[in-house]
Amino acid sequence: MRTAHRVETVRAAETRLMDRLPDGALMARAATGLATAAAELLRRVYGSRVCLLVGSGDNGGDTLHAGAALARRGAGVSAVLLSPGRAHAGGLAALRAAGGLVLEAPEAAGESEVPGEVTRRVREADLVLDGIVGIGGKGGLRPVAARLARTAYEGRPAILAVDLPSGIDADSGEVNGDAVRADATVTFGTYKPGLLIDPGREHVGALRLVPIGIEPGAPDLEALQYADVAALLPVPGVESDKYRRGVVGIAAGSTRYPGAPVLAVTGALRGGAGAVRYAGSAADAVTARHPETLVSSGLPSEAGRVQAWVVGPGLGDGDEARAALDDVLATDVPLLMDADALSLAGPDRIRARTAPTLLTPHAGEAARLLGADRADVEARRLDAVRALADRLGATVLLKGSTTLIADPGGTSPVRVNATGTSWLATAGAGDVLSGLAGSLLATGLPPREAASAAAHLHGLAARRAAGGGRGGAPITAYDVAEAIPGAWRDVREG
Ligand SMILES: NC(=O)C1=CN([C@@H]2O[C@H](COP(=O)(O)OP(=O)(O)OC[C@H]3O[C@@H](n4cnc5c(N)ncnc54)[C@H](O)[C@@H]3O)[C@@H](O)[C@H]2O)[C@@H](O)CC1
Ligand SMILES: Nc1ncnc2c1ncn2[C@@H]1O[C@H](COP(=O)(O)OP(=O)(O)O)[C@@H](O)[C@H]1O
Ligand SMILES: [K+]
Repeated sequence: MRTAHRVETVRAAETRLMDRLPDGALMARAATGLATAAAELLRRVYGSRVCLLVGSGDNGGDTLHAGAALARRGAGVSAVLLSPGRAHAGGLAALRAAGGLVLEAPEAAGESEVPGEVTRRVREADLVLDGIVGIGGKGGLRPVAARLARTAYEGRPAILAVDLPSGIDADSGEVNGDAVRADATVTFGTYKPGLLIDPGREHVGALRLVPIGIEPGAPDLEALQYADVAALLPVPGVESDKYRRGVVGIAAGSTRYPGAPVLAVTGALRGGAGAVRYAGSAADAVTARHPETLVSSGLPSEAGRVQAWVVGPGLGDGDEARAALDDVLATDVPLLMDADALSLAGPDRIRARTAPTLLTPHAGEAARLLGADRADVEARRLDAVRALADRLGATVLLKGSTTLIADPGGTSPVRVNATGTSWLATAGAGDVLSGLAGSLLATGLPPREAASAAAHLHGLAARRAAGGGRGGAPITAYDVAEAIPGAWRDVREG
């Protein structure tokens, strides 16, 4: 499990530890880890050119100490002080003692006064260390810092962010104005939520944790790794039969959207349930693709027993849609609500449910349920997913470039999905996810676990389908569904 903690929690843990350690010990640990990561990025330290962007706080202190260590190993290190009078004194002395060069580009002087020598040092560096702000940062980069970050980004240097890319909000991943775009980030003690959630996450690059000994306790955010997901995935026992494995029902589709239920069924068939029932008007399309589906065209409750229902994909908003929705809302089995079902049901009827309920909105659907703007939801996903879960009294999986899962009540950490690819932003991918998550619900997993395992497999399947590291190729939602068994095997086999 990868865990992240909010700034307040990190600071409290640091204070507890610092009380037991000599002054400067934590910063020394942080700087050592940072210098090691910088050396790996540089490959050859001796003779390399390193430029430090240094703000007024301890983040700048870490950076100056790491710069001093690199200078001692033969790098040519220059530090650009953005608040010259307030730079970390110990770090500055260490850098000077190691032969580093100190330059100034005061924020107060403004963008037009940045000395040419500073711009040249940034542009010509092999590596720029972003020590502008860390967890003490508020808001986006100020103009001088923004300009230097841009110079580095547009030039040749690799950019290594110290603790977090300056300008992103550590607690939420919100980016309010300009922020550093790093090739790599070295974070200290624990992950910060903003490193794992977009839009902040996009700025992070390769992420590495340097332990410094803090014990921050229960996390605010967590990301399941292979082993965590493997422990959740149901495996049929020797005595299993299709009913004991769980049966999932899909109430979806309309004459206008006959394809969505096919995709939901495709995901469901690969999600661990022993059988999939389909209730709705697209029975022919479903059996044409999946003859193994048990189909019916009446109301869901007349289709036979299931251990979980999925309602919504392609349901539309006609009378049949409303009747199907009313019918499944009246059942007491676990229910996954997606797409049209979310807007048709509305907040009050969702809140009124007492059986386990999982909602899978994308940002637009979440915004409608919250009465907010889509852009606000995307800028502050963590707040949005928590607020939705609390207000609707249901587990919420918020889709998008970062997928988050929250239970109501705020007692358990929000989950962030660690897999995926932007190729997944393709029509119908959400339908596959709802079938997959519904199937896992039917096997008996609670909503939070079913949602987490489904999101993980779905993202992994998309990566397998799209192929290749940084590249990849366009995929269809159906490709994602077909890649689920391979993703499942990857997870189970570690
Ligand atoms: N506290 C500790 O025990 C440790 C802290 N460490 C480092 O210390 C950092 C936190 O240090 P600080 O609390 O000094 O805070 P920061 O260094 O993150 O920044 C604080 C300073 O930046 C200014 N500032 C805030 N927002 C700004 C903005 N948008 N543009 C420009 N300046 C801005 C503030 O006025 C303040 O003076 C961590 O991120 C980490 O790098 C590490 O050394 C490990 C141990
Ligand atoms: N930029 C992105 N990067 C990664 N995954 C994404 C991105 N955009 C969307 N996704 C994922 O793709 C899927 C799209 O689902 P959804 O929006 O419901 O589409 P549809 O309604 O067409 O099925 C979700 O799993 C979502 O998390
Ligand atoms: K930083």
